[in-house]
Amino acid sequence: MSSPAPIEALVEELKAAFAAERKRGEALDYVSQSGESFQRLDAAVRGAVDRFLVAPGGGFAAAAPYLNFNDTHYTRNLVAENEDFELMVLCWGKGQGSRVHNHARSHGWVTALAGRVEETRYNNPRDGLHDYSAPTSPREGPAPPPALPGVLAATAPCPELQELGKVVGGPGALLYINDGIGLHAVRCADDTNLEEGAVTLHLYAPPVRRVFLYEPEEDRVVQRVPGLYSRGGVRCQ
Ligand SMILES: N[C@@H](CS(=O)O)C(=O)O
Repeated sequence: MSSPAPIEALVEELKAAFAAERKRGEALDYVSQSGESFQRLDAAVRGAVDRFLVAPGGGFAAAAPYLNFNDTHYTRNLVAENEDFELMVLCWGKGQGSRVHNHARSHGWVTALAGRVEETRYNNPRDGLHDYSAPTSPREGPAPPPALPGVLAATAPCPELQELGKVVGGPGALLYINDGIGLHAVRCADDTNLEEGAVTLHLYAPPVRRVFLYEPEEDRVVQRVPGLYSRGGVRCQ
């Protein structure tokens, strides 16, 4: 019997790691999961990603079906999902980046597959506010939302954000974030060494269904359902 493709092997390893924690009765999100359970899961994720990166045909080579660059924005390309996690490949053109955002109750692991990306972290004004309808301040009120797919609502003002730090990384550097750690924005690094820009692999657990996008320049915060550019290698309509 032939062995599974590296990306399939990665998905199977992840499924097993999450199933093992579920079997122990653990809630699999950063808010409810015990510290011990998270440490086991984090080690399992890091091990599985490391094996994927060095496997013959793994890493960037395995991302070929999910490589979609767009002229105006970065793209989100779903590899696999279930109720515990979603795994996706993001393609960042030069100069492209995400807005400052949160990750709801999810754990977020990010590693570069090719090129280099820059991550900037900020404080989370909603730290501890897991209720999406809870205001961050008495001044908060509805604001006109932007006309973009998936937008649910917007509020103003945009809370003041403090930059906590910046890192730049290439293949092999694995980042982890959750809403307790802070918000972040990611962009293709100016010194990237991939002609097209950069390609990253993201694991969110559980899948992120709703995010806050912080827009200081518009003085608003937008709530949005994250969209997909492709799913299983097939372009979404
Ligand atoms: N969380 C972002 C990518 S990044 O900026 O980490 C997304 O999934 O679109």
